Amino acid sequence: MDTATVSAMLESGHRMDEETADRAFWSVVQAVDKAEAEDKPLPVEVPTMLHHIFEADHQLLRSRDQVRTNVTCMQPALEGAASFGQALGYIMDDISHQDLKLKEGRKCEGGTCCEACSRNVFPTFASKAECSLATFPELASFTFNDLEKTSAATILQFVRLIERVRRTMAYEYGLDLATLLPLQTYSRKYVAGTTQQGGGGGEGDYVILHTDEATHASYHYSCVVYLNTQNEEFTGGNFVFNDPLPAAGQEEAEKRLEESYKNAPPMSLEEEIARARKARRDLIPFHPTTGAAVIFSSGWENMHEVEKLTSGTRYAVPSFFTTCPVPEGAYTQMAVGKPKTDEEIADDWLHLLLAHRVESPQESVGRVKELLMKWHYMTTPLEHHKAARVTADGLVKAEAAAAADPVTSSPEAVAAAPVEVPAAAPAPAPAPVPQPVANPESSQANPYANWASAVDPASGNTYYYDTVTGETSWTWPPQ
Ligand SMILES: O=C(O)CCC(=O)C(=O)O
Ligand SMILES: [Fe+2]
Repeated sequence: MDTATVSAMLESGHRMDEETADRAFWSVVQAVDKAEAEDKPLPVEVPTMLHHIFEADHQLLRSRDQVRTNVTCMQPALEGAASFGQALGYIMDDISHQDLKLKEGRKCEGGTCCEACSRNVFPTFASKAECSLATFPELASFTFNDLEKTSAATILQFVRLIERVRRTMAYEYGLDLATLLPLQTYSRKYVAGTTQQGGGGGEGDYVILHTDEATHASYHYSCVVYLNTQNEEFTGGNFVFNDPLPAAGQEEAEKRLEESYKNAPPMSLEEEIARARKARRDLIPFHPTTGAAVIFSSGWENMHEVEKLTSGTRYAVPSFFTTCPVPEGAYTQMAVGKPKTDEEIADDWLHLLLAHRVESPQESVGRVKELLMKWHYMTTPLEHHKAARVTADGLVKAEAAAAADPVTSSPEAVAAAPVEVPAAAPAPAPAPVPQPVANPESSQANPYANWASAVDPASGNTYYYDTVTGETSWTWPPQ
């Protein structure tokens, strides 16, 4: 099937079943390979085709099983905080999460989150073929920071998966699609016996209790898609929501602790402390299976951990979404600005898929980061951009022309809106050549009015700088 045939079919209102969506997907892969081989632009209908595939994926998912558990939104209570980190509410993942005092409500700093927190389990979010390391071998170590050896098929498959997550989240939480962007996503490999915490690109065999929004203030919604199955490819490694036990449950907790000592092997002091802590918490485990996904609000209502693997290798794809809009100024700083036509979107796709082959590694990293920030432009047709909303019947355009699209709303609103870059900051930001991009007088109303973003050529990471003072920061808002 070539792209022209598929797009003619779709434009005539054809609804795709799973098989057609897959065939359409592979015809996009072929179109990319052809464009690369012939050194030609990508056919202009490809972005719209991708949108139809994403849309079909979301519709198909609506008919599959799902278990939603509503939870009360939580955030750290500032009074009585035990440390400076706790007072800020942004403690890194740490065992002290267990003792953190919480209060009701969402933090959602800089974002436009809804006030509904939940946990959603989808047992069949992705097909076995989509999770297959035989079909997509590079999924085992996928990161947007290093696409050097990653095929266009794998990158597209990854985008397809993450866009399915984005549309599902927008639908579940009643958010305008335009307000939700992936800030970070990669595949994570856990190997039994590595006796270290996973993360930071390294392999580990567990993840300590943490809150995603505490790791990065701009993570507002999280998802983990599983690529393999517990008790087939690995043992142990439960994903566990770990909740404080309500006061009334204290007696129960002490009973649990006593029980846990029965028939237990001798323990080290460390193990005993961990056991006592766990007995005093409510643990809700999820057993990973191929293609399953857990979607949840990233706040303190959803503290979680990954229990130690006891054998084998476990693969998961976490993704973290933000509702912080990208400041308008950031687009003008990107190597290729905000796309304005379907041709430009097709060009950007080709850059995303092939940049790492035609550019230096530094340049291609910067380009890929841009594409994370432009995700909405890349995956949603331009005519749907004004406050696109995902419904059970499909993506609809907002009726009211006045409906605000935070990505394109007034300069004041976007300049004030924080955004955080996904990469960890490795070194102090370089001092850029100041470029006057904003009105210095407006800084009284908005402390960040003079800030702009740029890509650090050495690391490829985006950083932010004050165009008047030259002050720099790897994170937004600047610290
Ligand atoms: O692998 C998992 O199940 C969860 C990973 C996780 O919590 C994270 O990456 O933040
Ligand atoms: Fe997490």
